[in-house]
Amino acid sequence: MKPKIFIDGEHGTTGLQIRTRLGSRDDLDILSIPEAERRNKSLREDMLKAADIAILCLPDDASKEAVTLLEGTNSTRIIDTSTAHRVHADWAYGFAELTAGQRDKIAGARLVANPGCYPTGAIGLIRPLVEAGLLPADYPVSVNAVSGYTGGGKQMIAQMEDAANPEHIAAPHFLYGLTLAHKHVPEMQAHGLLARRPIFSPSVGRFAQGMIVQVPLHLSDLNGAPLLRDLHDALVAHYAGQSVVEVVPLADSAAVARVDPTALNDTDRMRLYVFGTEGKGQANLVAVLDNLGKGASGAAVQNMDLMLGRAA
Ligand SMILES: NC(=O)C1=CN([C@@H]2O[C@H](COP(=O)(O)OP(=O)(O)OC[C@H]3O[C@@H](n4cnc5c(N)ncnc54)[C@H](OP(=O)(O)O)[C@@H]3O)[C@@H](O)[C@H]2O)C=CC1
Ligand SMILES: CC(=O)N[C@@H](CCC(=O)OP(=O)(O)O)C(=O)O
Repeated sequence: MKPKIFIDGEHGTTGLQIRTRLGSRDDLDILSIPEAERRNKSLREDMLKAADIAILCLPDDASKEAVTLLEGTNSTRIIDTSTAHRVHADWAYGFAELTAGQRDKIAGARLVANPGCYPTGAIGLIRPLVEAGLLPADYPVSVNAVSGYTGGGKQMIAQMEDAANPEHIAAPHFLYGLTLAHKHVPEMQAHGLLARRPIFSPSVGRFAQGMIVQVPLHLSDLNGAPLLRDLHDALVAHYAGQSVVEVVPLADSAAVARVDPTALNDTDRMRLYVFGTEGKGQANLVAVLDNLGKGASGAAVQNMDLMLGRAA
């Protein structure tokens, strides 16, 4: 029998992208409800309970409610794309390349929290260096980022694209999260293994999809005052043997003049760079990803496949 998959929130930005990715799969039985019924709680409850895996593509509160609806039924496995459970001890963090054993942890889990798009870039850069003993856990990490506006879901898409929207945003690029209390900070700190709360400064540009996440570092404040190539070697070693996260060779990075946030759009991959000039004592670590790919829907499908024992 084919596994039954229900995408709760299938008509939203993340849900639609998952539907598209699963559209050509004949190894799954996709349970669906019509768009007009998307908020029909009893219909959703029936689907949630009938599914082998429910993928929640809902705001945090609605995700928590869906989990509550499934309480007491241990048969439905859950992938939650919201922020609600990403630092919860009972949930496996759905970043397969996070650390040794994470893939197996996801594969065996009933509850999987899909990472946020920004944290995927930040943790993808930070965690390998902490594990390698190069980045001290108490280093004052800063994370600067720019996202395409689909990262803000249907509401921000309407604000950016519709000039008649009462909350229209006309700016070509804007900073937000100015209180330094963005909901992604706890996730970056916990899964980045950081003792100090990182400073996270996100921004949005007038492009639909794509993302750049930057982590600048002073090398003299790292353990052993490493060179750029030591940071690069640690990233290469961490991501050896998998095909989703690519570490750009140092010589290639040295020849890059501009980084395009849309470079990996419509893929489920992430690209990491180590920038700087050897001997100058500074590095800028950079991640490029599609906020809707490895940053959300691509990761959700990767996690679903791991849970079904179907991932490469
Ligand atoms: N967009 C992105 O890049 C990323 C998003 N995420 C996360 O994914 C989740 C979904 O985000 P996104 O797809 O962007 O959001 P959207 O607003 O685009 O879609 C959310 C969907 O959920 C529906 N919905 C909202 N409340 C309820 C409810 N109470 N019951 C049933 N359905 C409901 C919405 O319906 P309606 O149209 O009626 O509001 C909409 O169809 C969020 O938790 C977000 O934080 C994670 C990583 C990246
Ligand atoms: C551009 C934009 O608004 N981005 C969203 C985060 C997108 C994302 O990663 O989703 P989660 O909220 O599920 O983590 C924000 O900053 O709130």
